[in-house]
Amino acid sequence: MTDQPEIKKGLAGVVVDTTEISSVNQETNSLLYRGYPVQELAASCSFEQVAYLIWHGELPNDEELGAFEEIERAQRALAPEIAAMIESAPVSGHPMDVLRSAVSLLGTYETHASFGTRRPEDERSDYAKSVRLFAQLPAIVAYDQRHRHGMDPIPPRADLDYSSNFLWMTFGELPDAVVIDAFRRSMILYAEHSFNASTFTARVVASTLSDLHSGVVAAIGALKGLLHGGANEAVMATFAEIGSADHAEAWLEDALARKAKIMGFGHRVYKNGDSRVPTMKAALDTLVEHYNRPDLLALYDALEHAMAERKNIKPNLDYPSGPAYHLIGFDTPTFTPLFAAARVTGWTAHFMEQQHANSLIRPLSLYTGPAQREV
Ligand SMILES: CC(=O)SCCNC(=O)CCNC(=O)[C@H](O)C(C)(C)COP(=O)(O)OP(=O)(O)OC[C@H]1O[C@@H](n2cnc3c(N)ncnc32)[C@H](O)[C@@H]1OP(=O)(O)O
Ligand SMILES: O=C([O-])CC(=O)C(=O)O
Repeated sequence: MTDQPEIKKGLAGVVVDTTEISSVNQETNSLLYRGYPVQELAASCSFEQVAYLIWHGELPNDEELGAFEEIERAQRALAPEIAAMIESAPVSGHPMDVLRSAVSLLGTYETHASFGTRRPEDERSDYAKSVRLFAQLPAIVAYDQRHRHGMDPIPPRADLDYSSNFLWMTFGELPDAVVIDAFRRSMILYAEHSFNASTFTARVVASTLSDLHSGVVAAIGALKGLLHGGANEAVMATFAEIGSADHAEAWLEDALARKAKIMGFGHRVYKNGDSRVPTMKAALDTLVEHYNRPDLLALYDALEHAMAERKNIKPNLDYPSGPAYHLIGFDTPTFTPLFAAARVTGWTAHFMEQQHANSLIRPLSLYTGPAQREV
């Protein structure tokens, strides 16, 4: 028998390239964006500062931040063609499908580098495209949620920061500061996570020298899946099914007997708990108090406890984010688009990093089909 290559299903444990954007360390249970611990960024930075850091490698000074905010705020409004596309999409379609289609349409209005060697000006224009997407995704998500309720869209406000404006465009009022703060933290925590499935998807697209919008469209498709970003909305579906804390244990027994995966638990990299969960759980606690929903917290705790007892598996970021977005007032199917609005920073940074030191991503496979035969 010939030697067979070792196959690492799902590329588990395989290091495929270097990156300067973030590091996920399972031993120390830490996540650093460009060297800064994410929990420290969440404690003291705006999402705009963190986005700038992810793209530029350094936090902005006051002047740089001012210039960045000016560009971002000036590009928030949706073109009528994008609004018309959202209006024309069937409401039976998932908000991630609408987001994916809207980004695809936005791509048709951008100029793309022609095929061939990339030039420095292409990198500059990819950065400009990234900032435009960052500015416009909130408007798409907010427009879509309102459209599904038959409500008129709310134009962006240039006097508000990213997080406040996102909530303003969705709800037509500014919630209490603790709500804006919890939302801001969630955006920072979701922004970047090294070679996760959707980011790797974007890098595969980048590696063929395709355009940035194609990379983001593909990444949105990868994020939608239940094993990735789709888990945050699935957490709320789980809570709705369980009903109340006293049913959590029995529900879990039944689900595990059916070999179901429990959404919001487990992680490919962190086997000892997700580094971001304590920060997001603290944000959820403030929301629970603000909205007076101890019942939701009791259910959250009961399922986490039962999962620890039965499987010793800990929550990932999607577990506290799902109920947090529910309390803020987002519709459950809108949770994953919120994740996408945050992660577009990481996707685009990786897209540009991949093209900067590119090698076509094209692994090998071991053929196990029928041996050669005659037609
Ligand atoms: C922000 C994010 O995208 S984080 C991920 C969000 N996704 C989810 O929450 C979906 C639920 N979680 C999962 O499906 C998994 O934990 C994943 C996909 C995230 C990671 O999976 P992998 O690294 O491939 O681990 P794998 O699925 O092999 O699990 C290892 C073992 O733990 C079990 N396990 C892992 N996660 C779960 C879970 N959520 N529920 C039940 N069992 C689980 C598996 O059944 C497996 O058990 P076995 O060895 O007895 O077969
Ligand atoms: O890293 C992963 O595998 C999943 C992910 O995107 C995250 O946890 O933020």
